[in-house]
Amino acid sequence: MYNKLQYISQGKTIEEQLYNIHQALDAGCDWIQMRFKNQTAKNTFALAEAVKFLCEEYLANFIVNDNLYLAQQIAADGVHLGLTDMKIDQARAILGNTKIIGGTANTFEDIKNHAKNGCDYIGLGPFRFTETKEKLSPILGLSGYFRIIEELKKHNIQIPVYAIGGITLKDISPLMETGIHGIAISGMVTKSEEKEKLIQQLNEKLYANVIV
Ligand SMILES: Cc1ncc(COP(=O)(O)OP(=O)(O)O)c(N)n1
Ligand SMILES: Cc1ncsc1CCOP(=O)(O)O
Ligand SMILES: [Mg+2]
Repeated sequence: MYNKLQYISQGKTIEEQLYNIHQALDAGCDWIQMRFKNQTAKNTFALAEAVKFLCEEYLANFIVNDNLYLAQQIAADGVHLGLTDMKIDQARAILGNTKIIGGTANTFEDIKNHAKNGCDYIGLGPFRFTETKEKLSPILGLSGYFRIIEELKKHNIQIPVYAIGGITLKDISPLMETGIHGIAISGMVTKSEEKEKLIQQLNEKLYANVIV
């Protein structure tokens, strides 16, 4: 089963991205999504190669945002695709069954379709407003997660769901009570001055009810 915390990278340059990703790995993040927007193919490839190398060193999962062909080219662990990116079934046909394919959802219908098309996990959001992403889908709030997870249970659809969007430490416990699997975070981890402490606190909350 997938880890419950995914870090989504930030940074306007290759150097900034690498710094942030390295810091997150050092602090204990073991799942990185490289999100590097509006860049040349050359820059994105150069960063992806460096991140792949780093993640191998830290034994972390490494997925690429948006770009399936880049994920394939550098043999990343997978890709995260949004509602306007490549379709999940097409991506599955290209990547095969060994790679992770994550899909964005804002509604129950989105999740139902993704699950049917071979998606491995869902990034469901946004939970609340965030400056990290432009053109946000409608905000779900806690009640949105409760409603959608209940609907999934009713239809017996089983797929790990990650909450995303403006999440802070105090949101984790109430979000986990909705029945989600984990969270995807960008800003809070990037901005933290005490990343190791933060990751530990996040993991304590995320794994509070896991029996080993
Ligand atoms: C885990 C996770 N969930 C959702 C998203 C958002 O993907 P998308 O809607 O394609 O938006 P961009 O990230 O591409 O701007 C995500 N990246 N990760
Ligand atoms: C990529 C993405 N998709 C929906 S919200 C979001 C950004 C999440 O970042 P943050 O944790 O900084 O709000
Ligand atoms: Mg996308």
